[in-house]
Amino acid sequence: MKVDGIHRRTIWVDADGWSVGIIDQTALPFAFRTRRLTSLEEAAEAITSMAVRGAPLIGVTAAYGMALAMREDAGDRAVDAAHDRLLATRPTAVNLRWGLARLREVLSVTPPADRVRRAYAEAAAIAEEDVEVCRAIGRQGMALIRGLHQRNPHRPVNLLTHCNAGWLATVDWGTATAPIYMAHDAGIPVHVWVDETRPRSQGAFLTAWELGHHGVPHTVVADNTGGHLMQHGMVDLAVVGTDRVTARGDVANKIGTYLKALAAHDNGVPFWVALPSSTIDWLLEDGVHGIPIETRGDEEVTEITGRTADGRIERVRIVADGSPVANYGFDVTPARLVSGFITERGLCTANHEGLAGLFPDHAERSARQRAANDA
Ligand SMILES: CSC[C@@H](O)[C@@H](O)C(=O)COP(=O)(O)O
Repeated sequence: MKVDGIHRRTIWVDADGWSVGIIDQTALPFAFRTRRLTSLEEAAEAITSMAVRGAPLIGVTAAYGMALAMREDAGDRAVDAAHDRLLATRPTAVNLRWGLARLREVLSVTPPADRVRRAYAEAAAIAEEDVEVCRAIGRQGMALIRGLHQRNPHRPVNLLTHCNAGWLATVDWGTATAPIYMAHDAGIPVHVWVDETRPRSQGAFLTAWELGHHGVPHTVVADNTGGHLMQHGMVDLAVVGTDRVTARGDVANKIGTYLKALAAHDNGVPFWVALPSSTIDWLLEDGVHGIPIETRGDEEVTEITGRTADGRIERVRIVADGSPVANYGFDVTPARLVSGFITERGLCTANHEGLAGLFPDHAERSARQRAANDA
């Protein structure tokens, strides 16, 4: 997508041909900064510190992290060590495991002397695929928005989204935002309610920044506003991204998503989840009990970053001194609350039949793997 007229992706190989460029998302929306990753450790740190974040982008960054690791040491043990180091960076987004498994598989059949070249090629392929997959999600999801517009052509389609499942969370386009960008570009009037998404404010900081740069009408709301908006007919469609979808359709996403799904269910508002197939964990059924939920540092809850009137970026405490806090990064929305999935291969119901119908190849492979694991 464009930033100040320049087409940008969230990750790229620099002009030197090997170092990896990223947008430092911890600086947004107050500054647009890029960073250069030159080692396995820097790639791992970028994921942990959330300089890069969002399930698909985490997977791509980890793939490039493997390539950087191969420059340091391309031996068999180094492949496993780099894989394990990167896998430990964040627990919930399954795209991380997916991207790393893909790199490890390719490297295991590549002689050490050729591993650097092969790792960069595979990471680049994953990045390109991500762009195409998100573009396809956009086309599929735009049909939903168009349908809503045709039903009520005299006002904008009101959408609600949580966290940032935008182009910053992928390589380009985003998942939940791709249909929104495409609908907007096609002249369908849309308006997006953007949940601020505390504690890290990905909605207020990132989604609002993205939508603003693309000229998409939007309004930032405090996290607990969605129920009220839905009760009053002010949301036509809730659409979110996800960090992991189980084989039966349970959805892990940023903390607070479950409450939005409950409110949508109670008010008959369609609640759709946009995802690339790399986000499906075919080995897991029960997401509520099976998906590891990341917990993060207290300071994300006790403090917030902002810009002062005279332009200084400051971090201030917003919680009473001494109060204990808890910081769960994600929650799981049971499949029964999800109206459907928007994937690169089409729309489907949020259950095993829906997913396996669109991705029979993946479903069969994982059934075989599960049987082997059980044996
Ligand atoms: C296309 S991104 C989908 C999800 O990864 C997104 O909604 C989300 O929860 C991101 O969490 P984050 O903690 O910012 O990495």
